[in-house]
Amino acid sequence: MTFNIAIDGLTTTGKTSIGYSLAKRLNFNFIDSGLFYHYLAYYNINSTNFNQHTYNTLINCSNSNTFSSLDISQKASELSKDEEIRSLINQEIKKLTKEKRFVVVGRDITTNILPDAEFKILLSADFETRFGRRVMQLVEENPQNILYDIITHDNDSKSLINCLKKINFCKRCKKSIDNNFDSESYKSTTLSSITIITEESQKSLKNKGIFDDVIKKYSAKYITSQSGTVENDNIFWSDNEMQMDDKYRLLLSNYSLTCKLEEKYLVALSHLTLVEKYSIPVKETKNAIETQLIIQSNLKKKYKEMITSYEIDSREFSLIVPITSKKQIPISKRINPNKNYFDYYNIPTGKKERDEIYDEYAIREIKEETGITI
Ligand SMILES: Nc1ncnc2c1ncn2[C@@H]1O[C@H](COP(=O)(O)OP(=O)(O)OP(=O)(O)O)[C@@H](O)[C@H]1O
Ligand SMILES: Nc1ccn([C@@H]2O[C@H](COP(=O)(O)O)[C@@H](O)[C@H]2O)c(=O)n1
Repeated sequence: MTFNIAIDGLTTTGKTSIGYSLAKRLNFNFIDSGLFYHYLAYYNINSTNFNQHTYNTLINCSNSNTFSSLDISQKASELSKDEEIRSLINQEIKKLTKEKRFVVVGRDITTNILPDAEFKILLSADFETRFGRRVMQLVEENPQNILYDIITHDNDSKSLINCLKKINFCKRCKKSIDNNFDSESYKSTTLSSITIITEESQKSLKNKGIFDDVIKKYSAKYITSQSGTVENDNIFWSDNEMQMDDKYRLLLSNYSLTCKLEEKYLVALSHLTLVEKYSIPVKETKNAIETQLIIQSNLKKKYKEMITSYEIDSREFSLIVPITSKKQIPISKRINPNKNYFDYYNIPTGKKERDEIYDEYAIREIKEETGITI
């Protein structure tokens, strides 16, 4: 049975994030219509041949990292003004969504592309929130260019804004959902969308049953999300899952990632000062970046400590058997109560310092552990 959910809203209101996670949870297909424009822009900018295979994989895809830089975004906006391209993409979306269940997001979806969608959501968020999100998302880009990009996109969406102003909004969209900064995360907005969709859909006999299993599955999670569970994206590992060398490599790569992120956030922070000149409120964005800076700096410190301790632990360890001219083997007693084998006797043992040659190492250990100078 066809059942489409159309999600509309200005740029950076969270259409893609919310739409994608909604589709995953409902087991619907997903289309980010903007991705088609980004994709065409990518091939246009890079002057490469159109790749039908990649084009086909845009369905059910939300990860547009390759196509998400600002120059691609600007080009996408330019291409979207070409009526022929728009018409081709819109026809494609209409055709695809005739058969299965889809969540489709993008400009004009609720009004022009899928006016008959069974369920419509309009997402909203204020300008500063949207600007802040984009700065965080494209942290290496200059916020002044981001500002320009958002204004261009909002300009593209004038017809949507006018259309929504003119008509009775509730007739067009079942609910308007505020996806502002103060909402916990887009995940909780997704879950509240599900609740609204399931409640509304159950009222209509036509759709009854479609969401039954979704309600069962997600109602418990919704409550968890509301009470403030935060998911952490940090990578952790356990000793038994990984060889020591892999662990060391991962530590080094995590450390260098945190250094790079810290640098990016610092640059973004200094760029924001320029944007403030336009009287754009950037306090929230600055706070968010400052929080990220603290997180990255703590992570950097943690990784550094772990690397140092790994390097100390993984130093070469040897037993040394010194034999005196009288054919005696000196032994020592372990006197540190906090170490293993306290009160036992042993021959000199220990870890080689990284810059020591073997002779120096043996001489040092024998001196430290038996008092004999060689
Ligand atoms: N409630 C939220 N809280 C924090 N960040 C959010 C929230 N919703 C979305 N975001 C973040 O905002 C950024 C933009 O979101 P997204 O790409 O989903 O918006 P969009 O409406 O699809 O934008 P566009 O129309 O330009 O494609 C992403 O980095 C996303 O993770
Ligand atoms: N249905 C759509 C979706 C997007 N556009 C325009 O394409 C550009 C890129 O889209 P994003 O919102 O994903 O960045 C942008 O200018 C959109 O307005 C469109 O015309 N129709």
